[in-house]
Parts: sequence; structure tokens; C-alpha cells
Amino acid sequence: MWLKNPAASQVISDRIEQRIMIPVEEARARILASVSPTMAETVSIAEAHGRVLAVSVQARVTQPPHDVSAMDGYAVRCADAVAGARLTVIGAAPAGHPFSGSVETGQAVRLFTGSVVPQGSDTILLQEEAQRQDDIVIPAETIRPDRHIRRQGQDFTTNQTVLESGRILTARDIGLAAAANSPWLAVHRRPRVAILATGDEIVLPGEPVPPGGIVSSNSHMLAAMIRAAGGDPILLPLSGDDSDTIRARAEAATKSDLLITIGGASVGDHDLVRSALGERGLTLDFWKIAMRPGKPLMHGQLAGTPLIGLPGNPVSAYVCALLFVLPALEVLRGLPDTPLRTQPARLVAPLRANDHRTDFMRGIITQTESGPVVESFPVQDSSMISALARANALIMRAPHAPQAAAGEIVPVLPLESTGL
Ligand SMILES: Nc1nc2c(c(=O)[nH]1)N[C@H]1C(S)=C(S)[C@@H](COP(=O)(O)OP(=O)(O)OC[C@H]3O[C@@H](n4cnc5c(N)ncnc54)[C@H](O)[C@@H]3O)O[C@H]1N2
Ligand code: MOO
Repeated sequence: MWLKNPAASQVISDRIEQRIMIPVEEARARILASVSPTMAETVSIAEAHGRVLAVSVQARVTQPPHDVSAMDGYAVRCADAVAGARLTVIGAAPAGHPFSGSVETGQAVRLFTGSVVPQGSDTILLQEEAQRQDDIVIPAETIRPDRHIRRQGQDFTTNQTVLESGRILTARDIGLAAAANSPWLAVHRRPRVAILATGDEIVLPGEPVPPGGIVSSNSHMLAAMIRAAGGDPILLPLSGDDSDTIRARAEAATKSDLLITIGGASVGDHDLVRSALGERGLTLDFWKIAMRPGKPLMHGQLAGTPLIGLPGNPVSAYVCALLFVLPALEVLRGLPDTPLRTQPARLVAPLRANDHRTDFMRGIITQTESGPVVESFPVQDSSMISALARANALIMRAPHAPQAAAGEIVPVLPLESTGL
């Protein structure tokens, strides 16, 4: 009886598992399809930095508001501004105090950078290019027309769209919104991401660690990633391997934009997340992806809230968060989905042929004179958070990638540049 043969039944269950494991790109597409941008809220420009603009901004003023001088000097008529001419200074117009009269033949008005160019004048005589004697100014050289004048509206005009919706507001954008006299901006609400770490063995950092216990690193790592990527993480209290607690905590978090569970995603007797939430109407989209680390990734909806179940191993949780949670956060923030960006690097040492799962191997990328080179760590255990913290790159190995020799080019996801 083959069923009584454990080795044979293992082969069969491996085959079944391979069939239900979906490829990384499909998992990503299905997760992204389940999230949509948060509603817009109005915030002051003081709070808008880093937020995603939900409604385009139209200028409420024209900039510059009038023709203004770009330099300190004199507003004159070009026809008068010949070397040695004696022009009468009839007044001064500091910035913010326009001259009310007009510059007539043989006259000049003292101006400063940003002063409104008075009527009648058509060029600026720099103070360095003139000699001043009481109320007379004498150009040292003949001046061309139209010098050093910033034309009204050369920056932007009233009602012009100065900021398009969908952009992440930079410090420069905040400056532009202020200049356009738009002190309030409609931005997407920061997505709220609830994090539920599960497991009888885990305790909070700083707590006494009982025999067999470990400190929950994943929840804090994930919260830091979410905050860095523009979301608001909500760390729920830890839950033991107890269905009632997992259900209660998860249900309480369904007002969030995304619910993340950590651990309890695999096949062990104490991996309860799927079954516990299944009883509360979790609609499972998929469970298990063809990826290493991170095979038991789960995705579904609980009471209308998208749910991503991350595996408990810290490296698996990190890589899944990088590949699936952060892109989902981008969509929630109101940004377009950006594809995974790898860069080529040369292998320092050979790599074994890959199996059917996309592999993300921890390693170190170094810039050399002949381009970037990358070396994978000899031990790739997905529990080793110290190796993850030391790594600055993930080497991506496609399913069934053949053995790769030293010197071959492989795709790499750099980690440091993301600040994560
Ligand atoms: N028989 C099988 N066993 C396992 C399989 C399998 O296919 N068949 N898959 C393995 C893979 S791959 C992974 S990944 C893990 C994931 O399992 P779970 O998501 O159920 O995670 P746990 O069992 O709860 O924990 C795994 C590991 O991670 C530690 N952990 C859990 N939570 C945290 C946390 N918040 N911070 C730090 N570390 C955490 C936990 O103590 C375990 O050591 O399953 C394999 N097993
Ligand atoms: O794939 Mo698990 O994710 O070995 O660590």
C-alpha cells in the first residue's frame, strides 16, 4: 500500500504543493488588485511633506505678480541709458512698495531685487554700472533694453496647474504650493496597517524570555518598514497560538486599510491563522507561493479588509514584506505600482542550480572599478536576522535557473538604497 509508505506520500504531497504554489509575479498582481488608494484628506502644507497629492493644485496667484527687477539698480528708459547721460532719480521702490508714478525721459527710479518695475521704464541699470551723485545717476555704459527684468507670470500664472495629483510631495513641492498661495492640500490619508504577531513562544522586546521563548522581532521590523514607506503601523498586542485570541485581535483590526498577520501560516498543528480566521469569514485568495524564503505567504480578505499573512521566520517575513506589503502600501498611498527593480551584478562565487521557487539570497554587493560584484552568504537560513541585517542585497534566482559560475551576471535587489 503506497499510502503507508511515508516517503511515497511525501513525494505526492510535494507535487500537490508545487501545483498550488503560485509564482511571485502572480502573487504580487493579486495582492495589488485587492487594495485601492485611501480617501483624500485636507492637510496644511506644514504637514503635507511626503504625502501623495490627491487633487492637483492650481495657482491662486501669478508669479511674479508684476514685472519685477532681478537686480539692485535703477529703472530707466533704454533710450536714455547711454554712457555719460545724467538721469534724475525721482524716487525709490523697495520690494513690496511699488512706485506709483511713471518714469519719464531723463528720469530713473531706485530699485532693488524684487521691486516692481515702474511704468515708463523698460530696462534696469545695475548700480555697479552707474555713478550716483545726489539725485543724479550716470550710466557708465550704454544699456540694452529689457535687461534684468523678470516678466509677470514667468514662473506661473493664476489658475495654472502647478502640481499634478499622484506625486509624492517633496520639500520643493511644498515651496511651490506655498508660492502658489495654496496653504491647504488634498492628500491621500496615510494607510493604517495593523500588525498581528502570533505564537506562544514570542514575547515583546525587553520582557523576560521564558524557556523556549523568543523575542518578537518581526513585528517591530515590519512597523519600521511601514513607517518608512509612508504608512501608519498599528502594533496589535501579541497573540498566542489560540484561535479565539487570534480571531478577536484580527476582527478588531478590520477598520485598518491592511491587516498583516505574522507566523502561524504554515502546516503545523499550531499554525492556526488560516483556520481561526476562516471561521470568521476569511476569504482566502491564495496560500503558498513559489518563493524562497516566504513559501507560506497567505492572502485574502477579512470583513472586506485585505489581509496578508506573513511567515514567521524573520527573513521570510522581511522578504515578503519587501515584495508584497510595501507595493500594496504604495497603491494604498495613491501611487502607481512600481515593478521590482533589480540591477545586474557579477557573481564572486558560483551558485547552485535553483529549484522551482524564485530564490532571494542574502548577500553583499560591492562597487568595484569593473562594476558591481555580489557574493551570497554561505548559510541562507530564513531564521537568521543577523545575516539579514548584515546583507545589503538580495540575489534573485529565477525558478529553475541553472548553476551559475563565478563571474556570471545575476539580478540583484539592493537593500541599502531603500533605507529598509
Ligand atoms: N512541515 C512543514 N513545515 C514547515 C513548512 C512546510 O512547508 N512544511 N514551511 C516552513 C517554512 S518555508 C516557513 S517560512 C515556516 C513558516 O511558518 P509559520 O508562518 O507557520 O511561522 P511559525 O511556525 O509561527 O514560526 C516560524 C519561526 O519564526 C519564529 N517567529 C514567529 N513569529 C515571530 C516573530 N514575531 N518574531 C520573530 N520570530 C518569529 C518562530 O519562533 C519560528 O521559529 O514554516 C516552516 N515549516
Ligand atoms: O520559505 Mo520559509 O519562508 O523557509 O523560510
